[in-house]
Amino acid sequence: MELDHVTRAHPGGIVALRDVSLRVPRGQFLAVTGSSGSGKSTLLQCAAGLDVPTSGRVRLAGTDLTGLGETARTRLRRDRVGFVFQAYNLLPALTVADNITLPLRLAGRAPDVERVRRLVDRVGLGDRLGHHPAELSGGQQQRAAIVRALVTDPAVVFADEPTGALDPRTGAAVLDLLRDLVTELGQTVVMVTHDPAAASRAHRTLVVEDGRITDDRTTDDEGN
Ligand SMILES: Nc1ncnc2c1ncn2[C@@H]1O[C@H](COP(=O)(O)OP(=O)(O)OP(=O)(O)O)[C@@H](O)[C@H]1O
Repeated sequence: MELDHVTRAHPGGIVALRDVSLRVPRGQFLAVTGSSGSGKSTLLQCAAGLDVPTSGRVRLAGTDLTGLGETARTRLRRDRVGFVFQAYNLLPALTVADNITLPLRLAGRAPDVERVRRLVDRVGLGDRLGHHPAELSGGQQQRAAIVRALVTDPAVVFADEPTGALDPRTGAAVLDLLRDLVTELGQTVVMVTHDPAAASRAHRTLVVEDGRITDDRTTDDEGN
């Protein structure tokens, strides 16, 4: 994922991102932090093709998003991007199994049953596939949402405050799982978070202030 001199100005004069350049190599787990209103969500949305920069370029999974229309961006998101949200966003009428495989059905792809089974077992939901989201705890729902985000083997997973609705212990367990999956699958993850404990799990942490990257730190596996 690559941002090259990205600026996003909103009508009315608010500049949410100012000339941001950033490269996230494959397999990196990046946390984006910063105070409220600093531009974190705008960065995620521009990087994920949900929002369009006023100027600059975004490359995602080998595709330059600049100049792509809404339909092409939607297709790229559907096929190459996974999302994890604070509120899980599972569909209440579907079972866990159907929620998890929904992105594949939307993309017209047959589920790789082996891969789905491995992921589900890996997150400890093997005995919950026939349940509905309301029958799961918050941590279990977020685990299901993580599997749903990974099931299409996306180029990048974008996570927006994935622990925001969880108590600290459950949130830490979900993040440890996410980090382990990142390592095992070589998955690239970009996570927006207010939570320093969440950011500390990432390989690299950016601080965004007033639309600019003001700090960029990489940590090793020991957290140094
Ligand atoms: N659609 C919009 N129209 C006008 N201004 C906007 C719009 N979206 C965001 N902004 C402004 O852009 C700035 C950055 O917003 P953004 O949501 O990216 O911040 P954030 O760091 O994610 O904040 P939070 O942590 O509170 O979610 C803010 O000043 C916000 O008010």
